[in-house]
Amino acid sequence: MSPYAAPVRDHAGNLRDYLLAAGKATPDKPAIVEPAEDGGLRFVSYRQLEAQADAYAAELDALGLDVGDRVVLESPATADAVAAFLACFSLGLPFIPTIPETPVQRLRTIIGMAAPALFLQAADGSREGLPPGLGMARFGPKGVTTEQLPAPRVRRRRQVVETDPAYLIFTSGTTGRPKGVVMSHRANIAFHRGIRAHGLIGPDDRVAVTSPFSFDFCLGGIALTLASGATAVPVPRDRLDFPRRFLAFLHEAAITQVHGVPSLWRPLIRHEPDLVAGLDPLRSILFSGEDFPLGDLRELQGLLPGRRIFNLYGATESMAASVTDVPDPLPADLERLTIGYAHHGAEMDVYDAEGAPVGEPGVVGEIYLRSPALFSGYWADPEATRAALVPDPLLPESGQVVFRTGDLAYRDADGRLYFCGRIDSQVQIRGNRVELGEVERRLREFPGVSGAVALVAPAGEGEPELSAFLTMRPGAPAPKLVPLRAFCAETLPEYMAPRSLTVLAELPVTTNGKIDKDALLRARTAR
Ligand SMILES: Nc1ncnc2c1ncn2[C@@H]1O[C@H](COS(=O)(=O)NC(=O)C[C@H](N)c2ccccc2)[C@@H](O)[C@H]1O
Repeated sequence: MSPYAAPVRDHAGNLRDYLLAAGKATPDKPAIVEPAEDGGLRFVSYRQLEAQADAYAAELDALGLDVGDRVVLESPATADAVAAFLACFSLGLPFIPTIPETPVQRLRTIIGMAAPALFLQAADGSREGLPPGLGMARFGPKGVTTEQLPAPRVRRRRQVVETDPAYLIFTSGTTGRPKGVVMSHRANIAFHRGIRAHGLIGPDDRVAVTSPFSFDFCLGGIALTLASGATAVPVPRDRLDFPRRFLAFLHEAAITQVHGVPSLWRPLIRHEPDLVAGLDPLRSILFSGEDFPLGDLRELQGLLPGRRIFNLYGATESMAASVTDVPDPLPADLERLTIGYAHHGAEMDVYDAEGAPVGEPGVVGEIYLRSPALFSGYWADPEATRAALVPDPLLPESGQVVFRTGDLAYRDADGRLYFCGRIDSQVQIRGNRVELGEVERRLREFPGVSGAVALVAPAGEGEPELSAFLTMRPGAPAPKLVPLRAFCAETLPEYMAPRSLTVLAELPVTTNGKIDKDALLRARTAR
Protein backbone atom coordinates (compact mmCIF):
# COMPACT_ATOMS: atom_id res chain seq x y z
CA MET A 1 0.00 0.00 0.00
CA SER A 2 1.35 3.44 -0.78
CA PRO A 3 2.39 5.59 2.20
CA TYR A 4 -0.08 8.28 1.04
CA ALA A 5 -3.61 7.86 -0.21
CA ALA A 6 -3.50 11.04 -2.32
CA PRO A 7 -1.16 14.01 -2.56
CA VAL A 8 -1.97 17.05 -0.47
CA ARG A 9 -3.18 19.89 -2.69
CA ASP A 10 -1.96 22.99 -0.95
CA HIS A 11 -0.82 24.46 -4.24
CA ALA A 12 1.93 26.58 -2.69
CA GLY A 13 3.84 27.98 -5.64
CA ASN A 14 1.86 25.88 -8.10
CA LEU A 15 1.34 27.24 -11.61
CA ARG A 16 -2.35 26.28 -11.53
CA ASP A 17 -3.00 28.76 -8.74
CA TYR A 18 -0.63 31.38 -10.07
CA LEU A 19 -2.32 31.41 -13.49
CA LEU A 20 -5.90 31.45 -12.10
CA ALA A 21 -5.33 34.04 -9.34
CA ALA A 22 -5.99 37.17 -11.42
CA GLY A 23 -9.24 35.77 -12.80
CA LYS A 24 -10.67 35.23 -9.29
CA ALA A 25 -11.67 38.90 -9.25
CA THR A 26 -13.69 38.52 -12.45
CA PRO A 27 -14.94 34.90 -12.45
CA ASP A 28 -17.53 35.47 -15.19
CA LYS A 29 -15.12 37.19 -17.55
CA PRO A 30 -13.97 35.07 -20.50
CA ALA A 31 -10.61 33.40 -19.84
CA ILE A 32 -10.54 31.67 -23.22
CA VAL A 33 -12.43 32.44 -26.44
CA GLU A 34 -12.33 29.99 -29.34
CA PRO A 35 -14.34 29.12 -32.43
CA ALA A 36 -17.50 27.18 -31.48
CA GLU A 37 -18.71 24.05 -33.27
CA ASP A 38 -21.63 26.01 -34.77
CA GLY A 39 -19.36 28.63 -36.31
CA GLY A 40 -19.66 31.36 -33.71
CA LEU A 41 -17.40 31.83 -30.74
CA ARG A 42 -17.24 29.78 -27.51
CA PHE A 43 -16.62 31.78 -24.34
CA VAL A 44 -15.12 29.97 -21.34
CA SER A 45 -15.16 32.08 -18.16
CA TYR A 46 -12.50 31.92 -15.45
CA ARG A 47 -15.05 30.18 -13.22
CA GLN A 48 -15.80 27.56 -15.89
CA LEU A 49 -12.11 27.05 -16.68
CA GLU A 50 -11.23 26.49 -13.02
CA ALA A 51 -14.18 24.12 -12.53
CA GLN A 52 -13.22 22.13 -15.63
CA ALA A 53 -9.56 21.98 -14.51
CA ASP A 54 -10.59 20.70 -11.08
CA ALA A 55 -12.99 18.16 -12.57
CA TYR A 56 -10.22 16.87 -14.84
CA ALA A 57 -7.85 16.78 -11.84
CA ALA A 58 -10.29 14.63 -9.85
CA GLU A 59 -10.67 12.16 -12.73
CA LEU A 60 -6.90 12.03 -13.40
CA ASP A 61 -6.28 11.64 -9.66
CA ALA A 62 -8.46 8.53 -9.69
CA LEU A 63 -5.92 6.91 -12.04
CA GLY A 64 -3.49 6.76 -9.12
CA LEU A 65 -0.57 8.52 -10.81
CA ASP A 66 2.21 9.82 -8.59
CA VAL A 67 3.64 13.34 -8.47
CA GLY A 68 6.30 13.42 -11.21
CA ASP A 69 4.65 10.89 -13.53
CA ARG A 70 4.73 12.29 -17.06
CA VAL A 71 1.62 12.87 -19.17
CA VAL A 72 1.81 13.41 -22.92
CA LEU A 73 -0.87 16.02 -23.64
CA GLU A 74 -1.77 15.96 -27.32
CA SER A 75 -4.18 18.57 -28.62
CA PRO A 76 -4.49 21.75 -30.63
CA ALA A 77 -4.48 24.82 -28.38
CA THR A 78 -8.04 24.90 -27.00
CA ALA A 79 -9.86 25.80 -23.78
CA ASP A 80 -10.14 22.10 -22.92
CA ALA A 81 -6.37 21.71 -23.40
CA VAL A 82 -5.77 24.65 -21.04
CA ALA A 83 -8.01 23.03 -18.43
CA ALA A 84 -6.10 19.77 -18.95
CA PHE A 85 -2.69 21.33 -18.37
CA LEU A 86 -3.97 23.24 -15.33
CA ALA A 87 -5.14 19.88 -13.97
CA CYS A 88 -1.69 18.39 -14.60
CA PHE A 89 -0.11 21.35 -12.77
CA SER A 90 -2.32 20.82 -9.73
CA LEU A 91 -1.50 17.09 -9.54
CA GLY A 92 2.22 17.60 -10.13
CA LEU A 93 2.08 15.62 -13.41
CA PRO A 94 4.68 17.20 -15.74
CA PHE A 95 2.98 17.33 -19.14
CA ILE A 96 4.59 17.14 -22.56
CA PRO A 97 2.55 19.27 -24.98
CA THR A 98 2.30 17.76 -28.46
CA ILE A 99 -0.01 18.32 -31.43
CA PRO A 100 -1.80 15.86 -33.71
CA GLU A 101 0.56 16.89 -36.53
CA THR A 102 3.63 15.56 -34.64
CA PRO A 103 4.96 12.66 -36.74
CA VAL A 104 4.39 9.39 -34.87
CA GLN A 105 8.10 8.51 -35.10
CA ARG A 106 9.08 11.71 -33.26
CA LEU A 107 6.34 11.06 -30.71
CA ARG A 108 7.64 7.51 -30.15
CA THR A 109 11.16 8.92 -29.64
CA ILE A 110 9.85 11.36 -27.02
CA ILE A 111 7.84 8.58 -25.35
CA GLY A 112 10.99 6.42 -25.33
CA MET A 113 12.90 9.21 -23.61
CA ALA A 114 10.27 10.47 -21.14
CA ALA A 115 8.56 7.13 -20.29
CA PRO A 116 5.20 8.81 -19.67
CA ALA A 117 2.52 7.08 -17.61
CA LEU A 118 -0.35 8.42 -19.68
CA PHE A 119 -1.13 9.60 -23.20
CA LEU A 120 -3.95 12.13 -22.86
CA GLN A 121 -5.47 13.37 -26.09
CA ALA A 122 -8.41 15.54 -27.06
CA ALA A 123 -11.79 13.76 -27.25
CA ASP A 124 -11.71 13.89 -31.06
CA GLY A 125 -8.02 12.97 -31.28
CA SER A 126 -7.08 10.16 -33.65
CA ARG A 127 -3.54 9.21 -32.61
CA GLU A 128 -2.60 5.61 -33.54
CA GLY A 129 0.53 3.52 -33.39
CA LEU A 130 1.67 4.23 -29.85
CA PRO A 131 3.73 1.69 -27.89
CA PRO A 132 1.71 -0.77 -25.75
CA GLY A 133 1.61 -0.42 -21.97
CA LEU A 134 0.94 3.30 -22.13
CA GLY A 135 -2.11 4.58 -20.24
CA MET A 136 -4.56 6.04 -22.77
CA ALA A 137 -7.26 8.63 -22.03
CA ARG A 138 -9.20 11.42 -23.70
CA PHE A 139 -10.41 14.78 -22.40
CA GLY A 140 -13.30 16.92 -23.65
CA PRO A 141 -16.31 18.97 -22.51
CA LYS A 142 -17.69 15.92 -20.69
CA GLY A 143 -14.52 15.16 -18.72
CA VAL A 144 -11.81 12.50 -18.98
CA THR A 145 -12.56 9.04 -20.37
CA THR A 146 -9.94 6.34 -19.85
CA GLU A 147 -9.36 3.71 -22.55
CA GLN A 148 -6.38 1.97 -21.00
CA LEU A 149 -5.40 2.30 -17.34
CA PRO A 150 -1.81 3.35 -16.66
CA ALA A 151 0.37 0.66 -15.13
CA PRO A 152 -0.37 0.54 -11.37
CA ARG A 153 2.23 2.28 -9.25
CA VAL A 154 2.97 3.07 -5.61
CA ARG A 155 2.40 6.71 -4.66
CA ARG A 156 5.63 7.77 -2.97
CA ARG A 157 5.05 11.51 -2.98
CA ARG A 158 2.85 13.43 -0.54
CA GLN A 159 2.52 16.84 -2.22
CA VAL A 160 3.57 18.92 -5.19
CA VAL A 161 6.60 21.08 -4.48
CA GLU A 162 7.26 24.24 -6.52
CA THR A 163 10.63 22.99 -7.72
CA ASP A 164 8.91 19.94 -9.21
CA PRO A 165 8.80 19.76 -13.02
CA ALA A 166 5.68 21.48 -14.41
CA TYR A 167 6.17 20.64 -18.10
CA LEU A 168 8.69 19.20 -20.53
CA ILE A 169 9.21 20.74 -23.96
CA PHE A 170 11.12 18.62 -26.44
CA THR A 171 13.08 20.76 -28.86
CA SER A 172 14.62 19.19 -31.93
CA GLY A 173 18.18 19.76 -30.75
CA THR A 174 20.57 20.78 -33.49
CA THR A 175 22.36 17.47 -32.99
CA GLY A 176 19.18 15.63 -34.09
CA ARG A 177 18.37 13.94 -30.78
CA PRO A 178 15.53 15.87 -29.12
CA LYS A 179 16.27 17.54 -25.81
CA GLY A 180 13.55 17.63 -23.16
CA VAL A 181 13.63 21.04 -21.47
CA VAL A 182 12.39 20.51 -17.89
CA MET A 183 10.65 23.61 -16.54
CA SER A 184 9.68 23.77 -12.85
CA HIS A 185 6.69 25.62 -11.36
CA ARG A 186 9.02 27.98 -9.53
CA ALA A 187 11.11 28.86 -12.58
CA ASN A 188 8.10 29.49 -14.77
CA ILE A 189 6.44 31.64 -12.11
CA ALA A 190 9.71 33.61 -11.82
CA PHE A 191 9.51 34.23 -15.60
CA HIS A 192 5.91 35.45 -15.30
CA ARG A 193 6.79 37.75 -12.41
CA GLY A 194 9.73 39.21 -14.36
CA ILE A 195 7.78 39.76 -17.55
CA ARG A 196 4.56 41.00 -15.93
CA ALA A 197 6.49 43.94 -14.52
CA HIS A 198 6.63 45.22 -18.10
CA GLY A 199 2.82 45.41 -18.25
CA LEU A 200 2.52 43.85 -21.73
CA ILE A 201 -1.06 42.68 -21.26
CA GLY A 202 -3.89 44.58 -19.57
CA PRO A 203 -7.06 43.01 -18.14
CA ASP A 204 -9.09 44.30 -21.12
CA ASP A 205 -6.81 42.75 -23.71
CA ARG A 206 -8.01 40.00 -26.05
CA VAL A 207 -4.80 38.15 -26.95
CA ALA A 208 -4.58 36.03 -30.11
CA VAL A 209 -2.06 33.22 -29.67
CA THR A 210 -0.95 31.75 -32.99
CA SER A 211 1.86 29.29 -32.18
CA PRO A 212 1.19 25.56 -32.03
CA PHE A 213 0.43 24.00 -28.62
CA SER A 214 3.75 22.10 -28.68
CA PHE A 215 5.71 25.38 -28.75
CA ASP A 216 6.22 27.18 -25.46
CA PHE A 217 5.42 30.48 -27.20
CA CYS A 218 1.83 29.18 -27.18
CA LEU A 219 1.90 28.11 -23.51
CA GLY A 220 3.65 31.37 -22.63
CA GLY A 221 1.13 33.55 -24.44
CA ILE A 222 -1.88 31.80 -22.86
CA ALA A 223 -0.25 31.85 -19.41
CA LEU A 224 0.78 35.54 -19.58
CA THR A 225 -2.80 36.38 -20.61
CA LEU A 226 -4.43 34.37 -17.80
CA ALA A 227 -1.98 35.77 -15.23
CA SER A 228 -3.06 39.27 -16.37
CA GLY A 229 -6.77 38.45 -15.97
CA ALA A 230 -7.23 39.03 -19.71
CA THR A 231 -8.80 36.82 -22.40
CA ALA A 232 -6.69 34.36 -24.44
CA VAL A 233 -7.79 33.46 -27.97
CA PRO A 234 -5.86 30.44 -29.28
CA VAL A 235 -6.12 30.66 -33.10
CA PRO A 236 -6.82 27.24 -34.67
CA ARG A 237 -4.63 26.18 -37.59
CA ASP A 238 -7.46 26.34 -40.09
CA ARG A 239 -7.86 30.06 -39.30
CA LEU A 240 -4.13 30.62 -39.91
CA ASP A 241 -3.80 29.00 -43.32
CA PHE A 242 -5.31 31.87 -45.32
CA PRO A 243 -4.53 35.55 -44.65
CA ARG A 244 -8.10 36.73 -45.22
CA ARG A 245 -9.54 34.08 -42.89
CA PHE A 246 -7.00 34.92 -40.18
CA LEU A 247 -7.63 38.67 -40.43
CA ALA A 248 -11.40 38.10 -40.42
CA PHE A 249 -11.02 35.97 -37.29
CA LEU A 250 -9.03 38.75 -35.56
CA HIS A 251 -12.00 41.08 -36.21
CA GLU A 252 -14.60 38.50 -35.19
CA ALA A 253 -12.83 37.89 -31.88
CA ALA A 254 -12.12 41.63 -31.33
CA ILE A 255 -8.41 40.95 -30.85
CA THR A 256 -6.33 43.71 -29.24
CA GLN A 257 -2.94 41.94 -29.13
CA VAL A 258 -1.46 39.34 -31.51
CA HIS A 259 1.34 36.95 -30.47
CA GLY A 260 3.28 35.29 -33.29
CA VAL A 261 6.62 34.62 -34.91
CA PRO A 262 7.81 37.15 -37.53
CA SER A 263 6.93 34.71 -40.35
CA LEU A 264 3.25 35.04 -39.37
CA TRP A 265 3.18 38.59 -40.71
CA ARG A 266 5.06 38.14 -44.01
CA PRO A 267 2.10 36.80 -46.08
CA LEU A 268 -0.33 39.22 -44.39
CA ILE A 269 1.80 42.27 -45.21
CA ARG A 270 2.36 41.11 -48.75
CA HIS A 271 -1.05 39.81 -49.77
CA GLU A 272 -3.54 41.74 -47.59
CA PRO A 273 -1.93 45.07 -46.53
CA ASP A 274 -5.28 46.88 -46.57
CA LEU A 275 -6.94 44.31 -44.29
CA VAL A 276 -3.96 44.53 -41.92
CA ALA A 277 -4.32 48.33 -41.89
CA GLY A 278 -8.01 47.85 -41.06
CA LEU A 279 -7.34 46.03 -37.76
CA ASP A 280 -8.75 48.91 -35.68
CA PRO A 281 -9.14 47.04 -32.34
CA LEU A 282 -5.48 45.90 -32.49
CA ARG A 283 -3.38 47.77 -29.94
CA SER A 284 -0.13 45.81 -29.79
CA ILE A 285 1.88 43.01 -31.37
CA LEU A 286 4.24 40.65 -29.60
CA PHE A 287 6.76 38.61 -31.57
CA SER A 288 9.49 36.14 -30.69
CA GLY A 289 11.44 33.21 -32.04
CA GLU A 290 13.69 34.81 -34.65
CA ASP A 291 14.79 38.13 -36.08
CA PHE A 292 11.98 40.21 -37.57
CA PRO A 293 13.34 41.49 -40.92
CA LEU A 294 13.50 45.28 -40.59
CA GLY A 295 11.81 45.88 -43.96
CA ASP A 296 8.81 43.81 -42.89
CA LEU A 297 8.76 45.60 -39.53
CA ARG A 298 8.78 49.01 -41.24
CA GLU A 299 5.88 47.97 -43.45
CA LEU A 300 3.96 46.65 -40.41
CA GLN A 301 4.49 49.93 -38.54
CA GLY A 302 3.31 51.81 -41.61
CA LEU A 303 0.13 49.74 -41.83
CA LEU A 304 -0.55 49.87 -38.05
CA PRO A 305 0.69 53.27 -36.87
CA GLY A 306 0.83 53.90 -33.11
CA ARG A 307 0.71 50.22 -32.07
CA ARG A 308 3.31 48.96 -29.62
CA ILE A 309 5.42 46.11 -30.97
CA PHE A 310 7.18 43.98 -28.35
CA ASN A 311 10.24 41.97 -29.19
CA LEU A 312 10.46 39.00 -26.80
CA TYR A 313 13.83 37.27 -26.96
CA GLY A 314 14.56 34.02 -25.26
CA ALA A 315 14.75 30.26 -25.27
CA THR A 316 12.51 27.55 -23.91
CA GLU A 317 15.15 27.05 -21.24
CA SER A 318 13.87 30.16 -19.45
CA MET A 319 10.71 30.68 -21.55
CA ALA A 320 11.90 34.17 -22.54
CA ALA A 321 14.69 36.37 -21.25
CA SER A 322 13.87 39.90 -22.41
CA VAL A 323 11.08 42.08 -23.72
CA THR A 324 11.89 45.25 -25.63
CA ASP A 325 9.71 47.81 -27.37
CA VAL A 326 10.52 48.08 -31.08
CA PRO A 327 11.43 51.74 -31.76
CA ASP A 328 8.57 53.54 -33.52
CA PRO A 329 9.39 54.64 -36.15
CA LEU A 330 12.42 52.46 -36.84
CA PRO A 331 15.41 54.76 -37.49
CA ALA A 332 16.18 54.71 -41.24
CA ASP A 333 19.79 53.65 -40.68
CA LEU A 334 18.96 50.95 -38.10
CA GLU A 335 20.82 47.72 -38.94
CA ARG A 336 19.72 45.53 -36.05
CA LEU A 337 17.02 45.47 -33.37
CA THR A 338 18.13 45.46 -29.78
CA ILE A 339 16.90 42.69 -27.47
CA GLY A 340 17.45 45.18 -24.64
CA TYR A 341 18.13 43.95 -21.12
CA ALA A 342 16.96 40.79 -19.36
CA HIS A 343 13.49 41.06 -17.79
CA HIS A 344 13.16 42.19 -14.17
CA GLY A 345 14.93 39.80 -11.81
CA ALA A 346 17.27 38.38 -14.46
CA GLU A 347 20.52 39.42 -16.11
CA MET A 348 22.08 38.73 -19.51
CA ASP A 349 25.61 39.55 -20.50
CA VAL A 350 28.17 38.69 -23.14
CA TYR A 351 30.99 36.23 -22.48
CA ASP A 352 33.92 35.11 -24.62
CA ALA A 353 34.82 31.54 -25.60
CA GLU A 354 36.76 31.12 -22.34
CA GLY A 355 33.76 32.18 -20.28
CA ALA A 356 35.20 35.57 -19.37
CA PRO A 357 32.91 38.61 -19.51
CA VAL A 358 33.36 40.72 -22.66
CA GLY A 359 33.89 44.21 -21.31
CA GLU A 360 33.98 46.34 -24.45
CA PRO A 361 30.80 47.42 -26.20
CA GLY A 362 30.47 46.22 -29.79
CA VAL A 363 32.44 43.00 -29.28
CA VAL A 364 30.48 39.84 -30.11
CA GLY A 365 30.31 37.02 -27.57
CA GLU A 366 27.91 34.44 -26.20
CA ILE A 367 24.91 35.52 -24.12
CA TYR A 368 24.89 33.96 -20.64
CA LEU A 369 21.63 34.27 -18.69
CA ARG A 370 21.54 34.51 -14.90
CA SER A 371 17.93 34.02 -13.84
CA PRO A 372 15.53 32.39 -11.35
CA ALA A 373 13.52 31.35 -14.43
CA LEU A 374 16.08 28.83 -15.65
CA PHE A 375 15.05 25.30 -16.48
CA SER A 376 15.99 22.39 -14.24
CA GLY A 377 17.93 20.56 -16.96
CA TYR A 378 17.45 18.43 -20.07
CA TRP A 379 15.45 15.29 -19.37
CA ALA A 380 17.72 12.26 -18.80
CA ASP A 381 20.64 14.10 -20.41
CA PRO A 382 23.13 15.17 -17.70
CA GLU A 383 25.84 15.81 -20.26
CA ALA A 384 23.78 18.32 -22.28
CA THR A 385 22.61 19.83 -18.98
CA ARG A 386 26.18 20.32 -17.73
CA ALA A 387 27.12 21.98 -21.01
CA ALA A 388 24.20 24.42 -20.81
CA LEU A 389 23.94 25.17 -17.07
CA VAL A 390 27.47 26.14 -16.12
CA PRO A 391 28.97 27.48 -12.88
CA ASP A 392 28.48 31.25 -12.73
CA PRO A 393 31.75 32.51 -14.26
CA LEU A 394 31.75 35.47 -11.86
CA LEU A 395 31.04 33.38 -8.76
CA PRO A 396 31.93 29.74 -9.45
CA GLU A 397 32.32 28.98 -5.74
CA SER A 398 28.66 29.87 -5.08
CA GLY A 399 27.05 26.87 -6.73
CA GLN A 400 24.89 29.21 -8.83
CA VAL A 401 24.61 28.11 -12.45
CA VAL A 402 23.97 30.31 -15.46
CA PHE A 403 22.56 29.35 -18.86
CA ARG A 404 24.83 29.42 -21.90
CA THR A 405 22.28 30.44 -24.50
CA GLY A 406 24.30 29.51 -27.61
CA ASP A 407 23.31 32.93 -28.94
CA LEU A 408 25.78 35.56 -30.05
CA ALA A 409 25.35 39.23 -29.26
CA TYR A 410 27.22 42.41 -28.50
CA ARG A 411 26.43 45.10 -25.93
CA ASP A 412 26.17 48.81 -26.63
CA ALA A 413 27.64 51.39 -24.25
CA ASP A 414 24.40 51.28 -22.19
CA GLY A 415 24.50 47.51 -21.86
CA ARG A 416 21.67 46.82 -24.31
CA LEU A 417 22.20 43.59 -26.25
CA TYR A 418 22.05 43.11 -30.04
CA PHE A 419 21.39 39.53 -31.20
CA CYS A 420 23.84 38.29 -33.87
CA GLY A 421 22.64 34.76 -34.54
CA ARG A 422 23.38 31.31 -33.13
CA ILE A 423 26.91 30.17 -32.42
CA ASP A 424 26.27 27.02 -34.47
CA SER A 425 25.19 29.11 -37.43
CA GLN A 426 28.46 30.97 -37.58
CA VAL A 427 30.00 30.23 -40.92
CA GLN A 428 33.43 30.61 -42.43
CA ILE A 429 34.04 31.06 -46.15
CA ARG A 430 37.57 30.78 -47.31
CA GLY A 431 38.67 31.45 -43.73
CA ASN A 432 36.48 34.55 -43.35
CA ARG A 433 33.73 34.65 -40.72
CA VAL A 434 30.50 35.46 -42.58
CA GLU A 435 27.70 37.32 -40.84
CA LEU A 436 24.69 35.80 -42.68
CA GLY A 437 22.42 38.57 -41.36
CA GLU A 438 24.53 41.13 -43.19
CA VAL A 439 24.19 39.22 -46.47
CA GLU A 440 20.41 38.92 -45.95
CA ARG A 441 20.07 42.63 -45.23
CA ARG A 442 21.80 43.43 -48.54
CA LEU A 443 19.73 40.84 -50.47
CA ARG A 444 16.53 42.45 -49.16
CA GLU A 445 17.62 45.77 -50.62
CA PHE A 446 17.60 44.31 -54.15
CA PRO A 447 14.61 45.75 -56.07
CA GLY A 448 11.47 43.61 -55.73
CA VAL A 449 12.84 41.27 -53.07
CA SER A 450 10.31 40.67 -50.28
CA GLY A 451 12.16 37.99 -48.27
CA ALA A 452 15.74 36.72 -48.19
CA VAL A 453 17.70 34.01 -46.42
CA ALA A 454 21.45 33.40 -46.78
CA LEU A 455 22.86 29.99 -45.89
CA VAL A 456 26.08 28.15 -46.33
CA ALA A 457 25.58 24.76 -47.93
CA PRO A 458 27.80 22.22 -46.15
CA ALA A 459 31.02 21.76 -48.02
CA GLY A 460 30.25 18.75 -50.23
CA GLU A 461 33.00 18.26 -52.77
CA GLY A 462 34.58 21.73 -52.68
CA GLU A 463 34.48 24.62 -50.28
CA PRO A 464 31.29 25.68 -48.43
CA GLU A 465 29.03 27.64 -50.77
CA LEU A 466 27.06 30.75 -49.81
CA SER A 467 23.50 30.31 -51.11
CA ALA A 468 20.76 32.95 -51.39
CA PHE A 469 17.04 32.15 -51.19
CA LEU A 470 14.65 34.93 -52.20
CA THR A 471 10.94 35.63 -52.39
CA MET A 472 9.80 38.45 -54.65
CA ARG A 473 6.98 40.97 -54.34
CA PRO A 474 3.94 40.12 -56.47
CA GLY A 475 4.84 40.92 -60.11
CA ALA A 476 8.54 41.64 -59.48
CA PRO A 477 10.88 39.79 -61.88
CA ALA A 478 13.23 37.26 -60.29
CA PRO A 479 16.85 38.47 -60.42
CA LYS A 480 19.63 36.52 -62.13
CA LEU A 481 22.64 35.41 -60.08
CA VAL A 482 25.25 37.62 -61.80
CA PRO A 483 23.49 40.98 -61.28
CA LEU A 484 22.58 39.89 -57.73
CA ARG A 485 26.23 39.10 -56.96
CA ALA A 486 27.30 42.44 -58.43
CA PHE A 487 24.69 44.19 -56.28
CA CYS A 488 26.05 42.49 -53.14
CA ALA A 489 29.65 43.15 -54.14
CA GLU A 490 28.91 46.89 -54.11
CA THR A 491 28.75 46.87 -50.29
CA LEU A 492 30.10 43.48 -49.17
CA PRO A 493 33.44 41.70 -49.56
CA GLU A 494 33.48 39.29 -52.54
CA TYR A 495 33.34 36.16 -50.34
CA MET A 496 29.97 37.38 -49.00
CA ALA A 497 28.34 37.50 -52.45
CA PRO A 498 26.16 34.40 -52.90
CA ARG A 499 27.33 31.72 -55.27
CA SER A 500 23.90 30.21 -55.81
CA LEU A 501 20.41 31.69 -56.01
CA THR A 502 17.03 30.05 -55.51
CA VAL A 503 13.81 32.08 -55.91
CA LEU A 504 10.80 30.61 -54.08
CA ALA A 505 7.10 31.50 -53.95
CA GLU A 506 7.46 31.65 -50.16
CA LEU A 507 10.01 30.78 -47.49
CA PRO A 508 9.38 27.37 -45.86
CA VAL A 509 8.76 27.44 -42.11
CA THR A 510 9.11 24.84 -39.34
CA THR A 511 6.17 23.57 -37.21
CA ASN A 512 6.97 26.43 -34.83
CA GLY A 513 6.73 28.93 -37.69
CA LYS A 514 10.43 29.75 -37.93
CA ILE A 515 12.24 29.85 -41.28
CA ASP A 516 13.14 26.23 -42.06
CA LYS A 517 16.79 26.35 -43.10
CA ASP A 518 17.07 22.58 -43.62
CA ALA A 519 14.14 22.72 -46.07
CA LEU A 520 15.86 25.56 -47.96
CA LEU A 521 19.08 23.58 -48.30
CA ARG A 522 17.09 20.61 -49.60
CA ALA A 523 15.35 22.94 -52.08
CA ARG A 524 18.77 24.09 -53.25
CA THR A 525 20.28 20.70 -53.84
CA ALA A 526 17.03 19.54 -55.53
CA ARG A 527 17.43 22.31 -58.18
N1 LIG B 1 13.28 37.97 -30.37
C1 LIG B 1 14.20 37.17 -30.95
N2 LIG B 1 15.06 37.67 -31.86
C2 LIG B 1 15.96 36.87 -32.44
N3 LIG B 1 16.12 35.55 -32.16
C3 LIG B 1 15.29 35.02 -31.26
C4 LIG B 1 14.29 35.79 -30.60
N4 LIG B 1 13.60 34.99 -29.74
C5 LIG B 1 14.18 33.76 -29.85
N5 LIG B 1 15.18 33.78 -30.77
C6 LIG B 1 16.02 32.65 -31.17
O1 LIG B 1 15.33 31.44 -30.86
C7 LIG B 1 16.06 30.71 -29.88
C8 LIG B 1 15.07 30.10 -28.87
O2 LIG B 1 14.23 29.25 -29.58
S1 LIG B 1 13.18 28.46 -28.73
O3 LIG B 1 13.85 27.79 -27.64
O4 LIG B 1 12.48 27.67 -29.67
N6 LIG B 1 12.18 29.50 -28.04
C9 LIG B 1 11.49 30.43 -28.73
O5 LIG B 1 11.75 30.67 -29.89
C10 LIG B 1 10.34 31.17 -28.05
C11 LIG B 1 10.54 31.43 -26.60
N7 LIG B 1 10.72 30.20 -25.84
C12 LIG B 1 9.39 32.21 -26.05
C13 LIG B 1 8.34 31.61 -25.32
C14 LIG B 1 7.30 32.38 -24.80
C15 LIG B 1 7.29 33.77 -25.03
C16 LIG B 1 8.32 34.36 -25.78
C17 LIG B 1 9.36 33.59 -26.27
C18 LIG B 1 16.94 31.75 -29.19
O6 LIG B 1 18.05 31.09 -28.61
C19 LIG B 1 17.32 32.63 -30.36
O7 LIG B 1 18.34 32.02 -31.12
